[in-house]
Amino acid sequence: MVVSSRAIRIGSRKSQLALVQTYWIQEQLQKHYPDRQFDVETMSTQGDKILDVALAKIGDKGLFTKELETAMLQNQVDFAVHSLKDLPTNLPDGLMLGCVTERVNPADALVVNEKHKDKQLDTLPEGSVIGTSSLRRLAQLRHHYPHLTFKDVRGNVNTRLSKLDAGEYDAIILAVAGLQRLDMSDRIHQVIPDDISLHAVGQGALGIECRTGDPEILDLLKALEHPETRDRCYAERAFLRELEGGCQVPIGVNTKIENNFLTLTGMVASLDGKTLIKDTIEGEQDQAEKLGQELAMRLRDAGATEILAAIFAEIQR
Ligand SMILES: NCc1[nH]cc(CCC(=O)O)c1CC(=O)O
Repeated sequence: MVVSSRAIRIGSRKSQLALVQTYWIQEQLQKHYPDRQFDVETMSTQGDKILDVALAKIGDKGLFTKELETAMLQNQVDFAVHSLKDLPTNLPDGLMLGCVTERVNPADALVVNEKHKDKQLDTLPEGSVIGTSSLRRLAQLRHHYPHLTFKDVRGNVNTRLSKLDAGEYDAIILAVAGLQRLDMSDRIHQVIPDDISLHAVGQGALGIECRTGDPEILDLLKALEHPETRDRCYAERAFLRELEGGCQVPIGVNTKIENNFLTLTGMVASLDGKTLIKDTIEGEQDQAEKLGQELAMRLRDAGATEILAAIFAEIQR
């Protein structure tokens, strides 16, 4: 008698974007391991349920990951697929980042209301209302475009686009990656250049979280790992880990790898966009995390500690 191996259970949020990403991972794994069975189990997370409070004020880490993590620790699912940028840099005991997949374009995009279809960020009129719930996007855009107005926008990508089309905003900022994965690239009006706005840590990559004590799963997942993306994201995550202090903060990055050399640019900004500290570090690719930590310390010495303390005090009020 043949003893069949166990089916692998993949955990996912229920949003359309999360499902597209999870089914893509399922398909890739199925191609690598045609004899194994991969099932998808969906669940709602806190982040999907609390829609009326600004993200920055909720403050809790792992808003989009906690329910999935509990399911993994209780052995109800074997791993969870996340947008890497939504995965906290410190994971609960017993869980780890088991795989980072190849990154798509990590930049942000400007999406405009129909009435501004002939405009770019540079030409939007004074007082235009820009929707974003990310402090990183807010601070950097305020820094470069102080004449624009910013307003929080929550909900999944589809909800945000509906609010834009209904005229609640003149434009909104969304990740290029999310729009591409949802097959809505036609909504990308302008890809925001990185000298205007650095992207979020891990943006554009998928991160797979799994149990530390499960070598069988870890081994399966390694088939989907993209080493260059992994090292870039390890550097970015080490940078963020060294800087964050229990709340969402305006931190942006950019990375590249050439000839085994990794270049990491990082920035921390005040909420009003008036102070913006930015620096770049370069070193061996296999020292990714060390480079991230070192750049974070440089920015702290250059004033990032004060900026972060002020933001923390502001958000606590
Ligand atoms: N904050 C929500 C979120 N998490 C991941 C993405 C898509 C981009 C990605 O996969 O990095 C988005 C939407 C957005 O920022 O526009």
